[in-house]
Amino acid sequence: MATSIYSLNKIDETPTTPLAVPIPSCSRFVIRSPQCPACYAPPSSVSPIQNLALETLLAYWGEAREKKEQFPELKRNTSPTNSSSSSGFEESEDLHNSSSQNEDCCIQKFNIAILGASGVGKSRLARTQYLNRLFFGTIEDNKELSIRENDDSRRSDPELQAKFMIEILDNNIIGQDLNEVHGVIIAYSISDYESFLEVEKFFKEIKGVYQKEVPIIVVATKSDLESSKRMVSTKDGEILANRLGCLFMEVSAKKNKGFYGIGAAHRKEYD
Ligand SMILES: Nc1nc2c(ncn2[C@@H]2O[C@H](COP(=O)(O)OP(=O)(O)OP(=O)(O)O)[C@@H](O)[C@H]2O)c(=O)[nH]1
Repeated sequence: MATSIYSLNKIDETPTTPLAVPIPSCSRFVIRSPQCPACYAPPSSVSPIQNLALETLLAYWGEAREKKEQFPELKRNTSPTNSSSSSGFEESEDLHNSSSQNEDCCIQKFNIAILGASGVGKSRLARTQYLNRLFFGTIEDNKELSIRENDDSRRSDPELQAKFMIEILDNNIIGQDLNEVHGVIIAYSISDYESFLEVEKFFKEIKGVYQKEVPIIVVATKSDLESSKRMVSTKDGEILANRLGCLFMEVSAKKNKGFYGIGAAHRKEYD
C-alpha cells in the first residue's frame, strides 16, 4: 500500500496498543497551522475549494458545532473517546484541547480518514486537497466561495470562519485510530467495480464493529476517465450512498472536478 507524503510534517506513530484490525504501517500527515513553514502563508479561514470531499466534511462539522452551541447539553454529554452526539458527530478530547489551546487563532483540529480499496486514488485525493490551497487559502478563495450559489453545503459558511488544523489519515486505518477521527471519506474508483463493492465493507467496519459515529462521505474517484472505462454508474454510487445514509460525491483528483450528490438520509440529522 503506497503512502504519500504531501504534508509539511510527517509523524510516524507506533501504536501502543494493538489495533482491532492490524494495519502494517500507521503514518499521519499533519499540516501545522497557523503558518505554512514553506511559504509563510496564513492558514485558511475558509473551507477547501469547491468540489472536494473535504469541504463537505468541514461544512458538516460546522453544522454539528452550531447545533451544539444551540444545545449546550450536547457538549456536556460528549466524552473524550467513545461517546457520540445525537447529531451523529463525535468530539474527541483532542478537539476540545486543540480548540482551547488555539483559542486565540480559532484553529480547530479536524482529523479525516480516507478509506478505500487499493489504487482507488486515496493518496491522490488527499494530495490534491493540499495542492489546492486547502490548508492555506487566500482572500480570493474566500470571495470565490461566497459567490457560489445553489450549493447546499455552503449553508454553514459562518461556521467555517473558524480555521482548521487538518490531519489526513491515508492508510485504511480502522480501529483505535478511528476514535480520533472527525470525518471519514470512503473512496472507490468508477473504473473498479471491486472497489465499489468494498465501500459497504468499510462502512460496516466503521459503524458495526466499532460503533463509531462520524460523518461519512462516499466518494467516487477518477470521474475524468472516459466512459468506456467506467464500471460503476453515478446512479449506482448515489443509491449506495443514500442507502448507507452518507453524502455522495463523484470527483476527479486529476482534474480537480466533482459534484455533490444526494445524501438526504445523512442530512436529516440536521434539518
Ligand atoms: N485518471 C485518474 N487517475 C487517478 C485519479 N486519482 C488517482 N489516479 C491514479 O490512480 C492510481 C492510484 O492512485 P493512488 O492515489 O496511489 O491510490 P491509493 O488509493 O492511495 O492506492 P494505495 O496506496 O495502493 O491504497 C495512480 O496511478 C493515480 O495516478 C484521478 O482522479 N483520475
